[in-house]
Amino acid sequence: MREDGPPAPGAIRLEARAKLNLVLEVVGRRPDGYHEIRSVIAPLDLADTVTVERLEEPAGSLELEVDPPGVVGEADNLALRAARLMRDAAGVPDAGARIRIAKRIPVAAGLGGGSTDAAAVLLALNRLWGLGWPAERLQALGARLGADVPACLRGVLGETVLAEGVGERVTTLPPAPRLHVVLATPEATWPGPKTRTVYAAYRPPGIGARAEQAVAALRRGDTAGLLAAVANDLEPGAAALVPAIRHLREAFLSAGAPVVAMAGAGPTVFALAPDPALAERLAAAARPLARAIHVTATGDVLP
Ligand SMILES: C[C@@](CO)(OP(=O)(O)O)[C@H](O)COP(=O)(O)OP(=O)(O)OC[C@H]1O[C@@H](n2ccc(N)nc2=O)[C@H](O)[C@@H]1O
Ligand SMILES: Nc1ncnc2c1ncn2[C@@H]1O[C@H](COP(=O)(O)OP(=O)(O)O)[C@@H](O)[C@H]1O
Repeated sequence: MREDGPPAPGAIRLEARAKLNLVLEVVGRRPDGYHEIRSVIAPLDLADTVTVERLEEPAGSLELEVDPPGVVGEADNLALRAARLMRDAAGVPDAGARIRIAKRIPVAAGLGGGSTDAAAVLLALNRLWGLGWPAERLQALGARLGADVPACLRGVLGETVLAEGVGERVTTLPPAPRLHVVLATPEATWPGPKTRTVYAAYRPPGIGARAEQAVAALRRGDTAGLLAAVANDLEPGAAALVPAIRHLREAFLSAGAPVVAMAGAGPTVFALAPDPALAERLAAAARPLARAIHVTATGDVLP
């Protein structure tokens, strides 16, 4: 599902890929309340399409259009905030842009939709405005918008990463193998702002040194070892707040899923499947319990 036809001459189009935290391990807490994590994050085929083009008049204007309209606010959109930040940081107050986002990643689902749109905007404006900044500099800027923007930026480039610190410190890993992924996103009502509430609900002891296990498995090309490491420290706390998370886990397991975990801060629950036929059966089992189902895959290049 890509935007129809090529972008207009001079426009830049990028696939803002959703991210999947294959492992999310909480390792500590900072004095400011943020949690320190170790997370192995792979890009998914599921993506929003972000197109940017020059806007000359009036000087310095930044416009955003999201399709379909109304799925996310445009005024406080992370993509627009990324563009403003970039224009100010680069000292080009007269540079303008029109940004279009074809939205496919479910919103507030734990799949990093806003962060990956912001990351794609940084990468695209860097080219549109001829800034020539290295990815590391874009990542540092992106970290000011959200802890997982740097990891999403690497994901747009097709990279699997280890994210450390509060998520902003990223190291490139060997690409995750191609895994079929079923994403089931339930309706959810949280007692406060989702990500903050879910982090606050975390209680030790957690899943242990799974990130290290996953990194070692990736480095030796051991898919079974990687699958054995998949887990998310935020899942038990989130499932206590939103029981649909537990129901989806149970539905996937009963339908024969070998690996199930929650995505990011939820509420999406994902299952990994060795073959597309099983993925379709898992999707069917989860459908009655979810507001959105996507069958997608991990990978360094888009098909
Ligand atoms: C959980 C993760 C996993 O990749 O993704 P999502 O599921 O939200 O997409 C990320 O850590 C989400 O990072 P991000 O969405 O950028 O978080 P931010 O907006 O920076 O933070 C929102 C709030 O979550 C809490 N927070 C965030 C990150 C972190 N490492 N520790 C925290 O305690 C803080 O209370 C913060 O005020
Ligand atoms: N471009 C965007 N796409 C999605 N959500 C956005 C965007 N810009 C801002 N947001 C806001 O960010 C919040 C988190 O959404 P999102 O990034 O999709 O999920 P998550 O943090 O669960 O991965 C939502 O409240 C949404 O309104």
